[in-house]
Amino acid sequence: MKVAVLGAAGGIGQALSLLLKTQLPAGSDLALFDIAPVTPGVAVDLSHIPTAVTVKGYGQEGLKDALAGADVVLIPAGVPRKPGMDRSDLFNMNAGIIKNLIENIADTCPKALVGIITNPVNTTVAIAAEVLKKKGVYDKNRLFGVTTLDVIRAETFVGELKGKNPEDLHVPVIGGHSGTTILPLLSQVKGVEFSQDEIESLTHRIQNAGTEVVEAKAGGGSATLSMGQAAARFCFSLVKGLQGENVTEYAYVEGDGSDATYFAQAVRLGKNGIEEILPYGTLSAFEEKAKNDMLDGLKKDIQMGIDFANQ
Ligand SMILES: NC(=O)c1ccc[n+]([C@@H]2O[C@H](COP(=O)([O-])OP(=O)(O)OC[C@H]3O[C@@H](n4cnc5c(N)ncnc54)[C@H](O)[C@@H]3O)[C@@H](O)[C@H]2O)c1
Ligand SMILES: O=C(O)C[C@H](O)C(=O)O
Repeated sequence: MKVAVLGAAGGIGQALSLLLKTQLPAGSDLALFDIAPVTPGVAVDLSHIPTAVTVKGYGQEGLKDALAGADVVLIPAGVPRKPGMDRSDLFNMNAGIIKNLIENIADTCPKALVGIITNPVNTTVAIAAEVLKKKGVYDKNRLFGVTTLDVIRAETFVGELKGKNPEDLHVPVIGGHSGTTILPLLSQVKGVEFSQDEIESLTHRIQNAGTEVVEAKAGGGSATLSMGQAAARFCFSLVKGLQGENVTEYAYVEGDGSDATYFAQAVRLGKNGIEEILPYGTLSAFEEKAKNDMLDGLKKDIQMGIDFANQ
Protein backbone atom coordinates (compact mmCIF):
# COMPACT_ATOMS: atom_id res chain seq x y z
CA MET A 1 0.00 0.00 0.00
CA LYS A 2 1.47 3.39 -0.96
CA VAL A 3 0.09 6.58 0.57
CA ALA A 4 1.27 9.99 -0.67
CA VAL A 5 0.77 13.15 1.41
CA LEU A 6 0.96 16.41 -0.57
CA GLY A 7 1.66 19.33 1.75
CA ALA A 8 3.37 16.94 4.15
CA ALA A 9 5.60 19.53 5.86
CA GLY A 10 2.71 21.70 7.07
CA GLY A 11 0.78 21.64 10.32
CA ILE A 12 -1.68 18.99 9.18
CA GLY A 13 0.84 17.22 6.97
CA GLN A 14 3.29 16.54 9.80
CA ALA A 15 0.66 15.41 12.32
CA LEU A 16 -0.97 13.19 9.69
CA SER A 17 2.34 11.73 8.51
CA LEU A 18 3.27 10.81 12.09
CA LEU A 19 -0.01 8.91 12.53
CA LEU A 20 0.43 7.19 9.18
CA LYS A 21 4.01 6.18 9.96
CA THR A 22 2.92 4.61 13.24
CA GLN A 23 -0.40 3.06 12.15
CA LEU A 24 -0.42 2.12 8.45
CA PRO A 25 -0.29 -1.63 7.83
CA ALA A 26 3.18 -3.20 7.88
CA GLY A 27 4.82 -3.06 4.46
CA SER A 28 3.22 0.25 3.47
CA ASP A 29 5.16 3.07 1.79
CA LEU A 30 4.64 6.67 2.81
CA ALA A 31 5.64 9.39 0.31
CA LEU A 32 5.88 12.93 1.68
CA PHE A 33 5.78 15.80 -0.82
CA ASP A 34 5.91 19.52 -0.05
CA ILE A 35 7.49 22.59 -1.64
CA ALA A 36 8.98 23.56 1.77
CA PRO A 37 12.74 22.90 1.98
CA VAL A 38 12.29 21.09 5.32
CA THR A 39 10.44 18.19 3.66
CA PRO A 40 13.34 15.72 3.32
CA GLY A 41 14.09 16.41 6.99
CA VAL A 42 10.52 15.61 8.04
CA ALA A 43 10.89 12.27 6.25
CA VAL A 44 14.26 11.52 7.87
CA ASP A 45 12.84 12.43 11.28
CA LEU A 46 9.85 10.06 10.85
CA SER A 47 12.03 7.32 9.39
CA HIS A 48 13.67 6.85 12.82
CA ILE A 49 10.39 5.58 14.30
CA PRO A 50 10.60 1.78 14.40
CA THR A 51 7.62 0.62 12.32
CA ALA A 52 7.46 -1.47 9.15
CA VAL A 53 6.39 1.56 7.07
CA THR A 54 9.01 3.14 4.80
CA VAL A 55 9.04 6.95 4.53
CA LYS A 56 10.53 9.00 1.73
CA GLY A 57 10.56 12.78 1.37
CA TYR A 58 10.24 14.61 -1.95
CA GLY A 59 10.96 18.31 -2.53
CA GLN A 60 9.97 20.78 -5.30
CA GLU A 61 11.01 18.56 -8.23
CA GLY A 62 9.83 15.28 -6.76
CA LEU A 63 6.05 15.37 -7.19
CA LYS A 64 5.84 12.74 -9.95
CA ASP A 65 8.11 10.34 -8.03
CA ALA A 66 6.08 10.87 -4.85
CA LEU A 67 2.89 10.01 -6.73
CA ALA A 68 4.19 7.06 -8.77
CA GLY A 69 2.23 3.93 -7.79
CA ALA A 70 0.24 5.67 -5.05
CA ASP A 71 -2.94 3.89 -3.94
CA VAL A 72 -4.10 6.81 -1.78
CA VAL A 73 -3.23 10.52 -2.07
CA LEU A 74 -4.10 12.92 0.74
CA ILE A 75 -3.86 16.67 0.06
CA PRO A 76 -3.45 19.17 2.89
CA ALA A 77 -1.30 21.51 0.69
CA GLY A 78 -2.25 25.18 0.82
CA VAL A 79 -2.86 28.18 2.98
CA PRO A 80 -4.89 28.06 6.24
CA ARG A 81 -7.23 30.76 7.62
CA LYS A 82 -6.39 33.63 9.96
CA PRO A 83 -8.94 35.26 12.30
CA GLY A 84 -11.55 37.28 10.40
CA MET A 85 -11.31 35.12 7.26
CA ASP A 86 -13.89 32.71 5.83
CA ARG A 87 -12.78 29.48 4.19
CA SER A 88 -13.86 30.99 0.86
CA ASP A 89 -11.21 33.72 1.34
CA LEU A 90 -8.63 30.95 0.75
CA PHE A 91 -9.92 30.29 -2.76
CA ASN A 92 -7.51 32.67 -4.54
CA MET A 93 -4.47 31.04 -2.95
CA ASN A 94 -5.53 27.41 -2.89
CA ALA A 95 -7.49 26.87 -6.13
CA GLY A 96 -4.35 26.97 -8.30
CA ILE A 97 -2.45 24.68 -5.92
CA ILE A 98 -5.19 22.03 -6.14
CA LYS A 99 -5.44 22.34 -9.93
CA ASN A 100 -1.73 21.73 -10.34
CA LEU A 101 -1.54 18.83 -7.88
CA ILE A 102 -4.58 17.10 -9.40
CA GLU A 103 -3.16 17.47 -12.94
CA ASN A 104 -0.10 15.59 -11.73
CA ILE A 105 -2.26 12.92 -10.07
CA ALA A 106 -4.22 12.49 -13.32
CA ASP A 107 -0.96 11.97 -15.24
CA THR A 108 0.83 9.78 -12.70
CA CYS A 109 -1.62 7.78 -10.55
CA PRO A 110 -5.12 8.24 -12.06
CA LYS A 111 -6.53 5.25 -10.18
CA ALA A 112 -5.51 6.50 -6.73
CA LEU A 113 -8.14 7.36 -4.14
CA VAL A 114 -7.75 11.11 -3.55
CA GLY A 115 -8.74 12.85 -0.30
CA ILE A 116 -8.82 16.66 -0.43
CA ILE A 117 -8.32 18.49 2.85
CA THR A 118 -7.35 21.89 1.38
CA ASN A 119 -9.98 24.60 1.88
CA PRO A 120 -12.42 25.71 0.71
CA VAL A 121 -13.33 21.99 0.43
CA ASN A 122 -16.79 22.82 -0.98
CA THR A 123 -14.97 24.31 -3.98
CA THR A 124 -11.59 22.50 -4.20
CA VAL A 125 -13.33 19.13 -4.72
CA ALA A 126 -15.27 20.59 -7.65
CA ILE A 127 -12.01 21.93 -9.12
CA ALA A 128 -10.39 18.51 -8.74
CA ALA A 129 -13.31 16.73 -10.42
CA GLU A 130 -13.24 19.13 -13.40
CA VAL A 131 -9.48 18.74 -13.83
CA LEU A 132 -9.78 14.94 -13.74
CA LYS A 133 -12.66 15.09 -16.25
CA LYS A 134 -10.56 17.20 -18.63
CA LYS A 135 -7.81 14.61 -18.38
CA GLY A 136 -10.38 11.86 -19.07
CA VAL A 137 -9.72 9.99 -15.81
CA TYR A 138 -12.49 11.17 -13.47
CA ASP A 139 -14.06 8.45 -11.36
CA LYS A 140 -16.55 9.83 -8.86
CA ASN A 141 -15.93 6.84 -6.60
CA ARG A 142 -12.29 7.82 -6.10
CA LEU A 143 -12.51 11.50 -5.17
CA PHE A 144 -13.33 12.66 -1.62
CA GLY A 145 -13.50 15.93 0.27
CA VAL A 146 -12.36 15.05 3.77
CA THR A 147 -15.07 16.08 6.26
CA THR A 148 -14.15 13.62 9.03
CA LEU A 149 -13.18 16.52 11.31
CA ASP A 150 -16.82 17.65 11.41
CA VAL A 151 -17.85 14.15 12.51
CA ILE A 152 -15.23 13.78 15.24
CA ARG A 153 -16.00 17.27 16.55
CA ALA A 154 -19.73 16.51 16.64
CA GLU A 155 -19.05 13.29 18.57
CA THR A 156 -16.73 15.09 20.99
CA PHE A 157 -19.16 17.96 21.69
CA VAL A 158 -22.18 15.65 22.14
CA GLY A 159 -20.12 13.45 24.49
CA GLU A 160 -19.06 16.50 26.54
CA LEU A 161 -22.63 17.80 26.81
CA LYS A 162 -24.22 14.46 27.68
CA GLY A 163 -21.42 12.98 29.82
CA LYS A 164 -20.86 10.09 27.37
CA ASN A 165 -17.71 8.57 25.96
CA PRO A 166 -17.47 10.17 22.48
CA GLU A 167 -16.06 6.91 21.13
CA ASP A 168 -19.44 5.26 21.78
CA LEU A 169 -21.37 7.96 19.89
CA HIS A 170 -22.20 8.17 16.22
CA VAL A 171 -23.19 11.60 14.85
CA PRO A 172 -23.93 11.87 11.12
CA VAL A 173 -22.76 15.17 9.54
CA ILE A 174 -23.91 15.91 6.00
CA GLY A 175 -23.76 18.80 3.52
CA GLY A 176 -20.49 20.63 2.98
CA HIS A 177 -17.50 21.84 4.98
CA SER A 178 -18.07 25.49 5.77
CA GLY A 179 -20.40 27.41 8.07
CA THR A 180 -24.06 26.48 7.71
CA THR A 181 -23.30 23.94 4.96
CA ILE A 182 -22.02 21.70 7.81
CA LEU A 183 -25.20 19.95 8.98
CA PRO A 184 -25.05 17.60 11.98
CA LEU A 185 -28.04 15.26 12.22
CA LEU A 186 -28.52 15.35 15.98
CA SER A 187 -32.01 13.84 15.62
CA GLN A 188 -30.31 10.60 14.57
CA VAL A 189 -27.94 10.24 17.54
CA LYS A 190 -28.90 7.03 19.32
CA GLY A 191 -29.39 6.91 23.08
CA VAL A 192 -29.33 10.71 23.58
CA GLU A 193 -32.16 13.23 23.91
CA PHE A 194 -31.68 16.96 23.18
CA SER A 195 -33.81 19.98 24.01
CA GLN A 196 -34.44 22.41 21.13
CA ASP A 197 -32.01 24.88 22.77
CA GLU A 198 -29.34 22.19 22.91
CA ILE A 199 -29.92 21.29 19.25
CA GLU A 200 -29.55 24.92 18.19
CA SER A 201 -26.45 25.65 20.26
CA LEU A 202 -24.70 22.35 19.41
CA THR A 203 -25.43 22.76 15.71
CA HIS A 204 -23.98 26.27 15.85
CA ARG A 205 -20.89 25.07 17.75
CA ILE A 206 -20.21 22.25 15.28
CA GLN A 207 -20.63 24.64 12.35
CA ASN A 208 -18.24 27.15 13.92
CA ALA A 209 -15.69 24.78 15.43
CA GLY A 210 -13.08 25.62 12.78
CA THR A 211 -13.41 29.31 13.64
CA GLU A 212 -13.15 28.45 17.35
CA VAL A 213 -9.67 26.98 16.64
CA VAL A 214 -8.64 29.78 14.25
CA GLU A 215 -9.47 32.42 16.89
CA ALA A 216 -7.78 30.48 19.71
CA LYS A 217 -4.62 30.12 17.58
CA ALA A 218 -4.74 33.93 17.11
CA GLY A 219 -3.11 34.16 13.68
CA GLY A 220 -1.06 30.95 14.01
CA GLY A 221 -3.25 28.93 11.64
CA SER A 222 -6.23 26.59 11.93
CA ALA A 223 -6.86 23.07 13.17
CA THR A 224 -3.85 20.85 12.51
CA LEU A 225 -3.71 18.20 15.26
CA SER A 226 -7.41 17.28 15.31
CA MET A 227 -7.33 17.44 11.50
CA GLY A 228 -4.28 15.16 11.42
CA GLN A 229 -6.26 12.66 13.51
CA ALA A 230 -9.35 13.05 11.33
CA ALA A 231 -7.41 12.60 8.07
CA ALA A 232 -5.56 9.59 9.47
CA ARG A 233 -8.87 7.97 10.45
CA PHE A 234 -10.22 8.65 6.97
CA CYS A 235 -7.06 7.25 5.34
CA PHE A 236 -7.16 4.05 7.42
CA SER A 237 -10.77 3.54 6.32
CA LEU A 238 -9.78 4.01 2.64
CA VAL A 239 -6.95 1.51 3.14
CA LYS A 240 -9.22 -1.02 4.86
CA GLY A 241 -11.67 -0.68 1.96
CA LEU A 242 -8.86 -1.28 -0.56
CA GLN A 243 -7.92 -4.38 1.40
CA GLY A 244 -11.46 -5.73 0.99
CA GLU A 245 -13.01 -4.74 4.32
CA ASN A 246 -16.40 -3.06 4.47
CA VAL A 247 -16.09 0.36 6.14
CA THR A 248 -18.36 3.38 6.31
CA GLU A 249 -17.22 7.02 6.55
CA TYR A 250 -18.73 10.42 5.90
CA ALA A 251 -17.15 12.37 3.03
CA TYR A 252 -17.97 15.14 0.55
CA VAL A 253 -18.49 13.26 -2.70
CA GLU A 254 -20.43 13.27 -5.95
CA GLY A 255 -23.71 11.48 -5.23
CA ASP A 256 -27.02 11.38 -7.04
CA GLY A 257 -27.20 15.19 -7.13
CA SER A 258 -30.58 15.37 -5.39
CA ASP A 259 -29.23 17.99 -2.95
CA ALA A 260 -26.12 19.31 -4.73
CA THR A 261 -23.59 17.80 -7.13
CA TYR A 262 -21.16 17.28 -4.25
CA PHE A 263 -22.56 16.56 -0.82
CA ALA A 264 -21.12 15.11 2.38
CA GLN A 265 -22.85 11.87 3.26
CA ALA A 266 -22.13 8.35 4.44
CA VAL A 267 -20.28 6.17 1.96
CA ARG A 268 -19.47 2.47 2.09
CA LEU A 269 -15.87 1.98 1.02
CA GLY A 270 -14.32 -0.98 -0.74
CA LYS A 271 -11.71 -2.05 -3.29
CA ASN A 272 -12.72 0.66 -5.78
CA GLY A 273 -13.27 3.51 -3.37
CA ILE A 274 -16.98 4.23 -2.92
CA GLU A 275 -19.02 1.05 -3.26
CA GLU A 276 -22.30 2.60 -2.16
CA ILE A 277 -23.68 5.97 -1.09
CA LEU A 278 -25.89 5.43 1.93
CA PRO A 279 -29.12 7.41 2.34
CA TYR A 280 -29.12 9.90 5.21
CA GLY A 281 -32.62 8.95 6.28
CA THR A 282 -35.32 11.16 7.69
CA LEU A 283 -34.41 14.66 8.86
CA SER A 284 -36.14 16.55 11.66
CA ALA A 285 -38.03 19.71 10.65
CA PHE A 286 -35.10 21.78 12.02
CA GLU A 287 -32.57 19.82 9.93
CA GLU A 288 -34.74 19.87 6.81
CA LYS A 289 -35.02 23.68 7.02
CA ALA A 290 -31.29 24.07 7.73
CA LYS A 291 -30.51 21.90 4.69
CA ASN A 292 -32.85 23.81 2.38
CA ASP A 293 -31.50 27.16 3.63
CA MET A 294 -27.87 26.28 2.90
CA LEU A 295 -28.16 24.51 -0.46
CA ASP A 296 -27.96 27.67 -2.59
CA GLY A 297 -24.70 28.67 -0.88
CA LEU A 298 -23.23 25.19 -1.34
CA LYS A 299 -24.21 25.16 -5.02
CA LYS A 300 -22.53 28.56 -5.51
CA ASP A 301 -19.34 27.25 -3.88
CA ILE A 302 -19.39 24.27 -6.26
CA GLN A 303 -20.05 26.43 -9.33
CA MET A 304 -17.07 28.63 -8.41
CA GLY A 305 -14.84 25.55 -8.63
CA ILE A 306 -16.32 24.41 -11.93
CA ASP A 307 -15.86 27.90 -13.42
CA PHE A 308 -12.28 28.16 -12.16
CA ALA A 309 -11.25 24.83 -13.68
CA ASN A 310 -12.87 25.62 -17.02
CA GLN A 311 -11.79 29.26 -17.47
N1 LIG B 1 -10.88 19.71 5.49
C1 LIG B 1 -10.72 20.12 6.72
O1 LIG B 1 -11.51 19.76 7.62
C2 LIG B 1 -9.58 21.03 7.09
C3 LIG B 1 -9.21 21.17 8.43
C4 LIG B 1 -8.13 21.99 8.75
C5 LIG B 1 -7.44 22.67 7.74
N2 LIG B 1 -7.82 22.51 6.45
C6 LIG B 1 -7.09 23.16 5.36
O2 LIG B 1 -5.88 22.44 5.10
C7 LIG B 1 -4.92 23.33 4.47
C8 LIG B 1 -3.57 23.19 5.14
O3 LIG B 1 -3.62 23.61 6.47
P1 LIG B 1 -2.30 23.58 7.41
O4 LIG B 1 -2.72 24.08 8.73
O5 LIG B 1 -1.61 22.28 7.29
O6 LIG B 1 -1.41 24.71 6.68
P2 LIG B 1 0.18 24.90 6.75
O7 LIG B 1 0.48 26.25 6.22
O8 LIG B 1 0.69 24.53 8.10
O9 LIG B 1 0.73 23.80 5.73
C9 LIG B 1 0.45 23.83 4.37
C10 LIG B 1 1.60 23.20 3.65
O10 LIG B 1 1.29 23.18 2.25
C11 LIG B 1 2.51 23.39 1.58
N3 LIG B 1 2.25 23.78 0.20
C12 LIG B 1 1.84 24.99 -0.30
N4 LIG B 1 1.74 24.92 -1.62
C13 LIG B 1 2.06 23.65 -1.98
C14 LIG B 1 2.12 22.97 -3.21
N5 LIG B 1 1.86 23.59 -4.38
N6 LIG B 1 2.50 21.67 -3.21
C15 LIG B 1 2.79 21.05 -2.05
N7 LIG B 1 2.74 21.64 -0.85
C16 LIG B 1 2.38 22.94 -0.83
C17 LIG B 1 3.24 24.44 2.39
O11 LIG B 1 4.62 24.46 2.08
C18 LIG B 1 2.93 23.96 3.80
O12 LIG B 1 3.93 23.09 4.28
C19 LIG B 1 -5.55 24.72 4.57
O13 LIG B 1 -6.13 25.06 3.33
C20 LIG B 1 -6.63 24.57 5.64
O14 LIG B 1 -7.66 25.51 5.50
C21 LIG B 1 -8.88 21.72 6.11
O1 LIG C 1 -11.68 26.31 9.85
C1 LIG C 1 -10.74 26.21 9.06
O2 LIG C 1 -10.35 27.14 8.36
C2 LIG C 1 -10.00 24.91 8.97
C3 LIG C 1 -10.88 23.71 8.87
O3 LIG C 1 -11.74 23.77 7.78
C4 LIG C 1 -11.62 23.40 10.14
O4 LIG C 1 -12.80 23.06 10.06
O5 LIG C 1 -11.00 23.45 11.22
